[in-house]
Order: sequence, then C-alpha cells, then structure tokens
Amino acid sequence: MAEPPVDEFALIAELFVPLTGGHPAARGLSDDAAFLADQPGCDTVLTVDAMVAGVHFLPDDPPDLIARKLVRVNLSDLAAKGAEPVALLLAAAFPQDVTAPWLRAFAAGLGQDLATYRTVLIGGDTVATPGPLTLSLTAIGRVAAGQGLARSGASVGDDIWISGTIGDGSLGLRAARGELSALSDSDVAFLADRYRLPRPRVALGPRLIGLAGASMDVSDGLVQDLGHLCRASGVGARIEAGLVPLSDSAKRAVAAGLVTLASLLSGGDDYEVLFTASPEAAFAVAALSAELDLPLSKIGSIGAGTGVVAIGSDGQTLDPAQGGWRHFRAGS
Ligand SMILES: Nc1ncnc2c1ncn2[C@@H]1O[C@H](COP(=O)(O)OP(=O)(O)O)[C@@H](O)[C@H]1O
Ligand SMILES: Cc1ncc(C[n+]2csc(CCOP(=O)(O)OP(=O)(O)O)c2C)c(N)n1
Ligand SMILES: [Mg+2]
Ligand SMILES: [Mg+2]
Ligand SMILES: [Mg+2]
Repeated sequence: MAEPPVDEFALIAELFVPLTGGHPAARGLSDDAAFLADQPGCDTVLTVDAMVAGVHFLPDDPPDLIARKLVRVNLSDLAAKGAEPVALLLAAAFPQDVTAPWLRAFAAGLGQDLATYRTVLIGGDTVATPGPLTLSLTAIGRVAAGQGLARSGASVGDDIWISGTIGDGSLGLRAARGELSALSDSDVAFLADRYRLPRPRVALGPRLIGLAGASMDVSDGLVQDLGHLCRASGVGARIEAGLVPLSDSAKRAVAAGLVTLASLLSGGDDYEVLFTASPEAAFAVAALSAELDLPLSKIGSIGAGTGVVAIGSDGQTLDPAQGGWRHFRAGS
C-alpha cells in the first residue's frame, strides 16, 4: 500500500524534529535560527561538507546509508581537530520525485548515527532541486580552548602516522559498481561497506591532543592530503608505500592486479586520521592504538623542504596517479 505523501513541513515536523533530541538549541525546529549556548573554556569548531549524488555516493545507494555517510564525513573533520561533536545543521536539496519511503529511510539513518555519535540536529534547510540529490551538513564541535589540532603543526623530524587502513574506500566504490567480481563476495561486501559507511575516528581525535603535532583527516587521497598538511606546516614529507596499512581485502586486490598500490595512495574516501608526532611519542601512540583497538601505523617522516615523496618497495619513487581527488579545474 502506498504511503501518504510527506511534504516539506511534515518532513521537518515528523521526521526531523525527533532528531533534535529535544535539545533547546533547536527550538523545536520552529524558529528562524538555532541558538547554541557558549561553553566556557571551549573553542567552537565548525566544519561543513556537502555530498552530491553521483559525485560522493551512488544515486541508488540506500537512503539510510547516504544519511549516515553524510554524518560520518563531517564527524571525521571534527575528530581530526580533536573536537567532540555537539550539534549538526542539515541543508538538503531533494529531487522533485523523492518518495515518502525514501525520506523515512533517510531520516531513520540520520537518527541512527546521531545516536551512535551522541549528537543532535538543531536546524537546517529543505528545498527541492531539478538536479541530483545534494546534501550539506554543518557540524559543530567543541574542544578545550586553544587545544584544537591544526594541519600546520608538523615539525622537521616528526614521524607521520595514519589510522586504520588506506584504499578501502576507493576500492569500495569499484566494488559497489560491480567492477571487482574477481574478488570473493566477502571482500566485495567488505570494501563496498567501507565506501558507503566510513568509520570516522571520533575516539582517536580528542586523544591526539598533546600527542600530535599536526592532524587532518584523509578524504581526497593520502598523498594529496599529506601535501596539504606539509604546505600548512612549511615542511616536506617522505613516506614508504610498503608501510601504508592495507586491509586484507585491499591486499588481495593488489595481489590480483586489480589495483596498484600507488593508486590506493591517491584514491580518497578513506576518512582516516593523518597526524605527525615527535619520535619520542611513538611509545604513547602505540599504547593509544592498543587501548582504542585501532591500528595506528608509522608510514614515514617529516623533513625540511616541500612536497611529498612516496618510496616504493624497490626504493624507487612512486607516482601516485594524479595525487588525489579534485572536484574541478575550471577553464576559460
Ligand atoms: N566554498 C567555500 N567557502 C569557504 N571556505 C571553503 C569553501 N570550500 C572549502 N573551504 C575551506 O577550504 C579548506 C579546505 O577545504 P576542504 O578541502 O573541503 O577540507 P576537508 O577536506 O577537510 O573537508 C577548509 O578550511 C574549508 O573551510
Ligand atoms: C560516485 C562516486 N564517484 C567518485 C567518488 C570519489 N570521490 C568523490 S569526492 C571525493 C573526495 C572527498 O570529497 P570532498 O567533497 O572533497 O570532501 P572533503 O575533502 O572536502 O572532505 C572522492 C574520493 C565517490 N566517492 N563516489
Ligand atoms: Mg571539505
Ligand atoms: Mg572533509
Ligand atoms: Mg578534512
């Protein structure tokens, strides 16, 4: 039986108001703006990332997973700054033919991850678009005043560390498109899940305060993003490709010749935390890895100069395809 239609105001009142958790800042999603009380002794950390159907996710991806990915890519940026999530603002442009069941599933996914990450929706905007589904989430976080982590804190001699594994997201896109049928069903399922549902390192980020020099999350590709960190810090970096942690599924994809290691270093969609720390902190980083049950791998070191050099297992410089994701390069 067809569900009753859900118009703009029913969507907000019935599906989004419950996601506020009654937070006073949200004003029941019935005012012009949200009012968030200041927290003494804290800096407010603000980040926004948009996602577009066909650009960041597949148009036919399940609506609950699209919502959860949107939350997670934004919490990944907060985590990399050492911040804890406080509240979110959602701007959504839905195609005119969106259905009520789709919207319900989307709101359910949003609610699931708000609960997982203990945060709430406090406002947003809802519009229709003649184009593809376009979503923007603003994440508000907090960190002890002056303690937030920056891309600019790397020093010559620092070790370079990465959380989790690299390459699963970009391989996962190919898996989700049915392009990796040479792999086992379980590898395909593992990789596609990593693409659709990143694991933002929310437990790690705040624990890096006092340990990390520089920190950022990797979304566009490891080599390109490390390049941004180096530029912000005025340093250069050298990484050993053989030290970059791969999942067993990604290792099998490389072994089967389905992908090169170099392209995994530039693939993007990783949502891992890349950070630097002085060599004296290595023991503490290893202890944190054990405590959080999260791999933290040392992949290289920071040096004087500029740019990123990736060394392959043969000692030769690797050329990571185009370095990383770039949304556009506008011409005349
Ligand atoms: N349209 C924009 N207006 C203002 N600042 C922007 C815009 N797009 C990106 N930025 C800023 O540029 C920097 C890099 O953005 P981005 O590459 O999207 O970061 P990330 O990969 O961490 O999400 C950030 O400081 C971001 O706030
Ligand atoms: C359908 C689809 N095609 C291609 C990609 C690959 N991709 C799209 S955007 C992107 C980089 C991350 O997105 P961006 O908007 O740059 O996020 P930010 O770096 O700002 O966090 C990647 C790797 C994808 N995720 N999905
Ligand atoms: Mg961004
Ligand atoms: Mg981001
Ligand atoms: Mg980022």
